[in-house]
Amino acid sequence: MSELSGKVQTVLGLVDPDQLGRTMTHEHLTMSFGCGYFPPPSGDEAVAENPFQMQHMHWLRQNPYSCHENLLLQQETSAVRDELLAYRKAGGGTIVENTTVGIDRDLPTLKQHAKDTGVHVIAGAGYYVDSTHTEATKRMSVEKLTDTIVSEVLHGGDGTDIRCGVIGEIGTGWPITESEMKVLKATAHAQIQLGCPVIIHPGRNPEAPAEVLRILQEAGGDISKTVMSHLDRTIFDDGELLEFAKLGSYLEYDLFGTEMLNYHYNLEVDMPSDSQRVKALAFLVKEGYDDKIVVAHDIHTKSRLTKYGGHGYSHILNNIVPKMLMRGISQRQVDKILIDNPKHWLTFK
Ligand SMILES: CCC(=O)NCCS(=O)(=O)O
Repeated sequence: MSELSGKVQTVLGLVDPDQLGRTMTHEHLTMSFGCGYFPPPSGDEAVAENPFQMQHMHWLRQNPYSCHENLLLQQETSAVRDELLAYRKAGGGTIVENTTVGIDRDLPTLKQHAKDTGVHVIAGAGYYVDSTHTEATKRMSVEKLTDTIVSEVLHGGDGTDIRCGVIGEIGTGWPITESEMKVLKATAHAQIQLGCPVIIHPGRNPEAPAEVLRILQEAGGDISKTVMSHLDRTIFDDGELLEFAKLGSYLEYDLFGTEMLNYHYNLEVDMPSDSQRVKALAFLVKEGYDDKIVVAHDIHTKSRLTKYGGHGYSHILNNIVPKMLMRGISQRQVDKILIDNPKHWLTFK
């Protein structure tokens, strides 16, 4: 039995799970997303260079990845701190910060945010998608990757003593590359050692989530303590969703506040609206999965901050919860989604 057993590890240390309160399980407070840059539509180059003007804000929300500055969330420390204070005022308690190696994780800034705002912040260990893996990372064995991830939880990451409380978001594409496969196996091996929560970023294909779980399970991972992120942009068919839900992971709808006509990373995908996301949650609740659902916004660009007219980190608490209640999800079920399910997931075995 380790000191972690029965506890949740935040950037300020171990806390009792009952202290977490309402929790957003997939957010970013400071990161850079240059790896996600997507060229602007032809003729929009000038707008893309300086879109932070009122007349261009719709363009920016529809083309968030086509403006380099919009991908530098780490420049907005003060705005994010104000957002976290508003999140607490809205009844929020905890943020799981999913920034991992490759998208500029900044553990000291996360620790300062937790100190300044009183919001519990849980940092993520591990690696993002293949395109952000360095050559040195790609040369590492599964054993070395495992040791690195375990050390980020037990001792601290990036040369600091600030410890991670979750493995992830572990990034994978579609198809899953050899380097991502190694990281997934290392994630499972680390989870066996630590009894910790895991969260995955699946590729943008309906088959990707189940394939990731297969790899994790084959390597000994605990699917019941694993969150599959971004289901809102990955699985759309009710039958396929139920088949995936039966595998036993947590089911995360984490792009609340994102509504765009063209999803540039995969034009076959019609990004759902928040109303459609709530409808999907109501369907899963009706099918008996209310104890496996978790939610978030996955804020990872400047334009989603309230400073720029965005919805901010309090959008679910202020706007989506009333909609969930309106669509037949009971208060008890809402509390499971926001409080109980994150608590059970985040508590070390
Ligand atoms: C690091 C931010 C991130 O990966 N967000 C997910 C975007 S999407 O793949 O769901 O479009």
